[in-house]
Amino acid sequence: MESETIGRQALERYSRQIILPGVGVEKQLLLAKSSVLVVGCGGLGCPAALYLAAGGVGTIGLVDHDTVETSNLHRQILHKERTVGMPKAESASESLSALNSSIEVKTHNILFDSNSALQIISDYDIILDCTDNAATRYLLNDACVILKKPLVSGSALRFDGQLTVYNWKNGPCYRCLYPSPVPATLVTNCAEGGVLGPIVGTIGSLQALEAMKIVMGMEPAYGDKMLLFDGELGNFRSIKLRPKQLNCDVCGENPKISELIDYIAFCGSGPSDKEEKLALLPLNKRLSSTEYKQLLDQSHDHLLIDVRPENQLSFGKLPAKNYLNIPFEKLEKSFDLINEKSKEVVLFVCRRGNDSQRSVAAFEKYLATLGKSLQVKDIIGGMHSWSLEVDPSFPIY
Ligand SMILES: Nc1ncnc2c1ncn2[C@@H]1O[C@H](COP(=O)(O)OP(=O)(O)OP(=O)(O)O)[C@@H](O)[C@H]1O
Ligand SMILES: [Zn+2]
Repeated sequence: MESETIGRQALERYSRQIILPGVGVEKQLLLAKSSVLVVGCGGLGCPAALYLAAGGVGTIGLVDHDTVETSNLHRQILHKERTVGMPKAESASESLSALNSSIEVKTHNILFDSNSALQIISDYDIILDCTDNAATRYLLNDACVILKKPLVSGSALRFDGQLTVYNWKNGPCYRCLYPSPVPATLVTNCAEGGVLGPIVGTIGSLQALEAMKIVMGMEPAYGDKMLLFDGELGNFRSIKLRPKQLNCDVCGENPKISELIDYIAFCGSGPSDKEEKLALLPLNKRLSSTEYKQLLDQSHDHLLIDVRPENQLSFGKLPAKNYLNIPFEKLEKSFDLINEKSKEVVLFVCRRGNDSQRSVAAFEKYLATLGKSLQVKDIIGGMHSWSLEVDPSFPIY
């Protein structure tokens, strides 16, 4: 009898999916025997792993090298206030086991890199890319091509999301579509651009759906298509992907890549570079946040220009007497105004110290066209280092 193979408790537990036409006990058993690896326990990985666990995927692997932060909680729904500071893979594992104690959850609390990738992936049937950086995306792609595993890839930013299943049957891989990486400076991540929880929730859930269909012997919907989800307009569009490229470096006819390479060098940035740190200005054009605090304490006369977007001012402003907020995008148009209001010393600050350096360089160019010279500097590390080094009551964001 079918019920003997799965057990009464499991029959009850999964009854609502077992009664679906085309599922039945047989497919539930396939789920129980399957193993799915979720790389990245963040915005996408949390909802994806949650549905895989709830649906009875027998073995779920969780990879993440990071720890839970308070700013993760609005979207990374496996983590809790109590687990802030805990490794994400462990925090996620705790939640999954509390939801479904009958499955096995394996945690890989490590950086997924060229040394560890093949060994980890080889234990799993299907891989979910729930990461947020180019180096890991190329690494995962190449490892999945080498080991012939389907890669369910998701991404999300602001109000938008994307989803594709790479390396499915004879379909394209990630490299077929993107042979070379976009320069790191042109890539925006959630920490810079922001994202809403339900956006990653939608894409992560669809990643779980594609994985479960593959396990159950059904065709994934996005093996030869890419889903483009616009959460602001509520549109789901899909585009047909160009086929596998015969000249692809990894899955083509004469692949150049047959073993994993140095993906950080290939992409020009790594998984831990949350934000690129510019070193545009020499140190004599820069002030540390503690040096700036001293200027404030001495009531030094200067003009401070905060180039963050206006909606970030609610996180706190520096208490300068002469203060202007001019968002970086509007800076060039405001040079005349800054010149009018300028003091002998003009200082720029931003969130983390990149746009402030670009501002100094641009404003100095403008001053040169006027034949004018002022002392123009920026604050190293911006509001972030002010929070860390001077005033811990400022939120770090
Ligand atoms: N090579 C890697 N090895 C292990 N974990 C990785 C790797 N690359 C990315 N990740 C993990 O993937 C997850 C991506 O999720 P997400 O972007 O939502 O989180 P985040 O980095 O915490 O976000 P934020 O940008 O808001 O700080 C992160 O938890 C990150 O640590
Ligand atoms: Zn390819």
